[in-house]
Amino acid sequence: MISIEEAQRIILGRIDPLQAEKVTCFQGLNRVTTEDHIAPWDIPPADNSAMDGFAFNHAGLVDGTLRVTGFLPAGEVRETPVPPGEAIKIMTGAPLPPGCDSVVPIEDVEDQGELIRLRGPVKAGSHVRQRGEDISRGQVVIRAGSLLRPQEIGMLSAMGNTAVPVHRSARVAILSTGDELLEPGSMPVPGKVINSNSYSLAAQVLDAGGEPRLLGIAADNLEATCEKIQQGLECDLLVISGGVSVGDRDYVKAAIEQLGGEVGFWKVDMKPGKPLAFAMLNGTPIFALPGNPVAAMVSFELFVRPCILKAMGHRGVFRPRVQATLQEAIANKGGRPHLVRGIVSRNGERYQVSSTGNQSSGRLSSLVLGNALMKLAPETAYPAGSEIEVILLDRGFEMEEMRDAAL
Ligand SMILES: Nc1nc2c(c(=O)[nH]1)N[C@H]1C(S)=C(S)[C@@H](COP(=O)(O)OP(=O)(O)OC[C@H]3O[C@@H](n4cnc5c(N)ncnc54)[C@H](O)[C@@H]3O)O[C@H]1N2
Ligand code: MOO
Repeated sequence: MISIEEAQRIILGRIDPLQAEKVTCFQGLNRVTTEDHIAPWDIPPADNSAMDGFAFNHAGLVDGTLRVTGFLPAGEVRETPVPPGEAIKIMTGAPLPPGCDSVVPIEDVEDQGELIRLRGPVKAGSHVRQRGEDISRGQVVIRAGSLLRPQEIGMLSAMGNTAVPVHRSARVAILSTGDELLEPGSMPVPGKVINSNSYSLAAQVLDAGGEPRLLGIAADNLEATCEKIQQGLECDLLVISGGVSVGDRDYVKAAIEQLGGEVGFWKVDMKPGKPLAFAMLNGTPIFALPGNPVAAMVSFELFVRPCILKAMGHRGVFRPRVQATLQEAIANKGGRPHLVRGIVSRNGERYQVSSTGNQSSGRLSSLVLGNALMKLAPETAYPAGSEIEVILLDRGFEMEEMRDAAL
């Protein structure tokens, strides 16, 4: 059986970044750009006023008074020079006219109609934003491989772009298997189980930035499983849940092999999620995840999510890990590394973690309660107070809550 890290290495080695597509800048949010973006012009394009005030020539100041001879709003340009000793009223963002090098804000002058007096000393160059001080023409402002956040979208727009090349988003087919499954909306029936995996996995795909395509449920027989798998090959990745163990009706591995797929491995040294097959079929990576709802989600987290991120051009593909202080004694009596669902919170500058209780891999509530995975080494006891490494599944617990009782 191979380790989690070895399985991740093998799988990621089979994933290539998807080709580029052009999307509107706005739709580029949270995607990775495939090109360097070079500034086509200086921003700002000219020296301009940072304040609503008066623009003047500093060297021409005599006794702190200036004669106001014009008005310049943002959006207009004045070409005629302003002579020394004179000022023009200027609005924030308007380009400085020739002859001016400094601005004094409105509130820092005594207004005497046509004549104004500075209330105090003003340094040469005050309140002027220099041409190109944000970015200068020819500069590489956003590098290929960068994640586009709202600030990058704003910068691309400021550089005149309406569209941006990004890695195409990964289309991920999702297939559940099992005669026991009913779709949500059905009432519970003896012997049947509601298909939750298709939806938890589809949500995990969306959360990773991919596009899920639901293939529904394959009945427990070879033909139905083969047929659904073939439909899934139209996508970039195929994720299957259930039917991957050693049961009499577990057909997933056999179906992949019948279709000519090459099964890379079939078991990973971990709990939950030991029965997990990774295969390549006609160039499409297939993940056959175990059916137990927690095992399916945890294996997606560890193996599928990093692949979606790599395919979409991300370099950071793994969740952050932090050290946390264990709040209770906990032991892994088994022989496989155990990924225990944990609840992480902040205690001042430190993280603390406790388990979500019963860790049965059918108990989806163990993930609903938690926000982290702690990886416990086989046959190891951890006393309360131990420092332990945890994988953070979300950082919502670090958000500041509203404290005002009226809100
Ligand atoms: N003799 C052995 N039996 C089992 C082993 C083993 O090594 N030897 N491994 C166990 C482990 S661990 C797991 S996990 C499961 C995985 O089995 P399968 O992948 O074949 O999954 P199923 O048998 O189809 O289902 C397991 C369980 O999960 C429920 N399930 C399945 N699909 C869904 C779905 N879409 N939504 C909600 N719940 C689902 C299913 O009803 C079963 O209860 O095998 C163990 N057995
Ligand atoms: O994958 Mo199974 O759910 O390890 O227990």
